[in-house]
Amino acid sequence: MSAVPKPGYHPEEMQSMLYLNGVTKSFDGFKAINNLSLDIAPGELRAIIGPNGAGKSTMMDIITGKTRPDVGEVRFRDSIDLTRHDEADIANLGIGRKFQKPTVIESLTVWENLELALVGTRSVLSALFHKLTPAQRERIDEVLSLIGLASRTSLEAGNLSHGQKQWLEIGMLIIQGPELLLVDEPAAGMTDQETMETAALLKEINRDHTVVVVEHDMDFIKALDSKVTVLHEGSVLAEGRLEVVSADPRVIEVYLGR
Ligand SMILES: Nc1ncnc2c1ncn2[C@@H]1O[C@H](COP(=O)(O)OP(=O)(O)OP(=O)(O)O)[C@@H](O)[C@H]1O
Repeated sequence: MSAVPKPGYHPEEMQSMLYLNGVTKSFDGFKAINNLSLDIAPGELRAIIGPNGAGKSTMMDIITGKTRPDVGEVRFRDSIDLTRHDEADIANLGIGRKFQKPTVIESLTVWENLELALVGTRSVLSALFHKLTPAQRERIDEVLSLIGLASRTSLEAGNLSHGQKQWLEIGMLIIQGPELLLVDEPAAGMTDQETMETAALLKEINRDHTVVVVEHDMDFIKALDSKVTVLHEGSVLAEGRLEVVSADPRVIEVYLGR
């Protein structure tokens, strides 16, 4: 298939939601990403694991335009060359990134945080005085129910548990309608129960979004029940079902056996 969309192009013909080919990024001569190739299909849920320093965050930074690769292709929806776009453009193109630390506004309620994310303005005041349409209210209600916070709408976000803050932030990304959601270590600091609920939430979100999640927690990865990519020294060391990669002696040596 041609990389350039043809007239009458249909999304169901899309081959890759995200495609990295031969990507390298050095910092002071050290290759944090080394000839990395990755292909995420539309609708896929992919887990990325790997030891500290494997290049997971740098890879996410490259996809979202925070870091420019030295060489290599980074494509979204087959034809969009992400290396030619900045961070704001890439967010607008439909790639949402959830950072490890929640950045919800603690003094606003759960509802107000979602409202702010939906209306998408940088001014909190103008967002909060914006009159929502019935469709927008319905959308907020849908997301509240998805993230399990429907009974917490009027609670200030600062009073939520750590896990609930993470879910609210995921909701704030989802409400903006990204096609691809990148999630960085969502289970860090969560209780076992919250970790399992987060895996279930991402699986639910995956029903209509492509999701790439970086995580160290192996119970969480197991619960995702998805294809796993193991990164090591900036490249793919192994890829496949968790049962297969976790039996790979190279993966055991660099990661699981530690
Ligand atoms: N801006 C930078 N300047 C110099 N070195 C960097 C920079 N960013 C990352 N590195 C180095 O690149 C390597 C990969 O780092 P990266 O943070 O991408 O790994 P990671 O897999 O996300 O690790 P972790 O699991 O600890 O978050 C590390 O050795 C890191 O020190």
